Amino acid sequence: MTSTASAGLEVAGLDKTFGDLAALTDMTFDVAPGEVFGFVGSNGAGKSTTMRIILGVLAADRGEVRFGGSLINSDTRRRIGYMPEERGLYPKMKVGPQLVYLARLHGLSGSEAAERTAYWTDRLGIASRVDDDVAALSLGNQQRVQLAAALVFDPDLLVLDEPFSGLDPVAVDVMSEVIVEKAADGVPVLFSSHQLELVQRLCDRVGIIAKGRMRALGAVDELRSAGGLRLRIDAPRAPAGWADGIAGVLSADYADTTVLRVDGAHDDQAILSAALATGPVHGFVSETPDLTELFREVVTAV
Ligand SMILES: Nc1ncnc2c1ncn2[C@@H]1O[C@H](COP(=O)(O)OP(=O)(O)OP(=O)(O)O)[C@@H](O)[C@H]1O
Repeated sequence: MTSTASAGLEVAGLDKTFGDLAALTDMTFDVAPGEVFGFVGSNGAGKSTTMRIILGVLAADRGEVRFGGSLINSDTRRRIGYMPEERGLYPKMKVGPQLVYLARLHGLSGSEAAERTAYWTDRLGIASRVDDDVAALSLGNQQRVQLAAALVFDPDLLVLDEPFSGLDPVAVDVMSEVIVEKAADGVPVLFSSHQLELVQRLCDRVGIIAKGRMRALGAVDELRSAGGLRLRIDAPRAPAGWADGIAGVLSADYADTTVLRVDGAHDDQAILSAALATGPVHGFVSETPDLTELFREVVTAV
């Protein structure tokens, strides 16, 4: 089944308060068809609240959610594959019948539901468990069933709340593969995660949220370059302050190795010469901050 969405997911200006707590303020982003969007933020930042509003589990105080160019409604929501953070399976129901039931609830015929259940349980490595109650499975395998439940009706949009938490490395690989594959089919994929190296690897764009607001949004590489270039220099005999005043050096951290924040016009050879003038240089590496460092900067700045 192919996606019918002509435009992706648009989240515009969501506000949500719980009593005195502003859980979301003007939350705005979009996820294009075929795009993988990573939603990252500290505990309590507002990721699950945003996802619940997209799914209609919670109502926003202000703002709107569109999918395929129209305001999202109960029909379009039926086409969303959702993996809720609190998970949502029937523990006392067997894996296979449960998946068939959920697929039928999302509009598949009996034979389609059986066929898609067979496909996804096989693909996710739980085919031998279809006759077991969900509650009898390990937490990681329950999570695979939860992913199967989100995928079994060939959704037009995927919203996955911390899909990687608690998975073993093999299951992480399968989950990653599935996310990339669904996006390649044109499905917009929104997922939240605290595993930033996975987010960096899988996502076309990321949104970093803190205290209910979007604080940084863009392609990982763009955000990394905007985070500034740095030079890490291992010059053990260099005294503190050796790079102060060199053109293009914005700031310096003189610890065991020297880390210089530099601008785009810096002359790395001039900096290297200055380092060599202090004694031997064992390392001279240009770096951009990774997503984990960016995340720390964004979150500690609020
Ligand atoms: N039903 C609710 N009633 C009251 N407060 C709530 C409710 N749901 C969420 N909150 C609060 O709203 C804030 C945002 O929570 P949310 O679960 O969206 O964060 P999150 O980014 O998903 O965090 P985590 O990474 O820990 O899952 C938190 O302070 C949370 O305590």
